[in-house]
Amino acid sequence: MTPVVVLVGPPGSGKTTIGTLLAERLGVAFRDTDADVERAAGRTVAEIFTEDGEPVFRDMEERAVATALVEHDGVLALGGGAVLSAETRRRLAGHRVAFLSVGLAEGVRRTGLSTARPLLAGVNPRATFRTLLEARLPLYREVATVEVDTDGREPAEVAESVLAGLPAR
Ligand SMILES: Nc1ncnc2c1ncn2[C@@H]1O[C@H](COP(=O)(O)OP(=O)(O)OP(=O)(O)O)[C@@H](O)[C@H]1O
Ligand SMILES: O=C(O)C1=C[C@@H](O)[C@@H](O)[C@H](O)C1
Ligand SMILES: [Mg+2]
Repeated sequence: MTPVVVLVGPPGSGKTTIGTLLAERLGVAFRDTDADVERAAGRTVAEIFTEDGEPVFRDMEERAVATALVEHDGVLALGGGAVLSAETRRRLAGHRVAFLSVGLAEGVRRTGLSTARPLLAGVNPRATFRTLLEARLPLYREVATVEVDTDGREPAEVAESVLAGLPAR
């Protein structure tokens, strides 16, 4: 089994929103590795970050991604930081991977001050988001087979572009 498409991108790029739409459009299931980690741990992502720290979360995430890549044949969204793992990037080779990109202003606006995103919950979410984008852009691009800009575009439009960027099945 292999996912129809794997979605990567920073927080607020629309992985959950676009992934849900795409799955509906294609008549397949949607799966999100953040939800997989939460189910396996019986805790929210924010609780894991607070109680055990980011490295523990990244280990759990790496395992969740590896499992989902072999188990899931629908649309798969990865956590925003999943590409930080070199092992995960290696595993993504050969998969159809769409990078949903978002600019700094729009990304910060979309994620707001939600405490559900522990990495952005600090005092200066804009600076944190900028650093995060700079560090991760090359990693998203390394794994992506298609890149779709989501800035100022409706979710339905973005979903169409992802579909158009996939090779025929
Ligand atoms: N193309 C878009 N245009 C406008 N708003 C959008 C778009 N895509 C997503 N949003 C909004 O941005 C917010 C974040 O979207 P979403 O939760 O899908 O992002 P995500 O990539 O899954 O984030 P995370 O990495 O935190 O899980 C939501 O409120 C959603 O409605
Ligand atoms: O961008 C990130 O590093 C994260 C994104 C979310 O999807 C969660 O996986 C978690 O909040 C970390
Ligand atoms: Mg999401």
